[in-house]
Amino acid sequence: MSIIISPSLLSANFARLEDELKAIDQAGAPWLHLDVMDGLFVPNISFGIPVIKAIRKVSDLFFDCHLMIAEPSRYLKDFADAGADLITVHEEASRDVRQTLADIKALGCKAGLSINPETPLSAVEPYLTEADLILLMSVHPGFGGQSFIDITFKIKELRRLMDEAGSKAILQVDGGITTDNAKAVVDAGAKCLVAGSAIFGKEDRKAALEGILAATGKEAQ
Ligand SMILES: O=C(CO)[C@H](O)[C@H](O)COP(=O)(O)O
Ligand SMILES: [Co+2]
Repeated sequence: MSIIISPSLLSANFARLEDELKAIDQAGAPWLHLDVMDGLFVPNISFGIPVIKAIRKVSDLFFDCHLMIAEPSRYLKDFADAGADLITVHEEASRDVRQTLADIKALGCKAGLSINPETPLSAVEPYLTEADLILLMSVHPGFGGQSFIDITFKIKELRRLMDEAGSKAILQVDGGITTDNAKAVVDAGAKCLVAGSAIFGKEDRKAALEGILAATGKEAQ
């Protein structure tokens, strides 16, 4: 199975976004993870629609938008218009998950569903064949650079549930991914790894990305 690494822009140098995007492109990453925080669902504010719209003009990367915002259904069209390719919402933040996933798809985007480390898999189980991606958080959402919470068992269990349901969704894991834990996460069943500080926190972004991929022992998609 090939692996997707989705570098999180949260740890990039915001004063040099275009250069950062080029570095990621040249490093061979096909995706860019965009962490949107509203200061309500999570205790931090990052960036939003105008920034995504601006960087869309200078990048062809697949925009993987992770919305950590309360009731994301209010802004789906704005994110789609700004250039999102994938919109992932949190189950904990959405009143009507099924409708929200359908609305994202109707806008022409891939639809993702995420849960926090303490949220049980039963929260995503009803949507395994409707979502294009299931995101398991391996840190408490809100900040980059946190330590990985060992959710290996949860990843394995989700992989089993997805296979059982015939789900074709991408299993993504986000938070605290490093060369030390990437293999365990992939071996447990993850297909897509988000990495922020482990890539943008390093001088050589390409070497950092290749290091994470090499640690998994898999090919890049
Ligand atoms: O969703 C997130 C935080 O809420 C980020 O995507 C995540 O933390 C990535 O950063 P790092 O790899 O530094 O943990
Ligand atoms: Co994220």
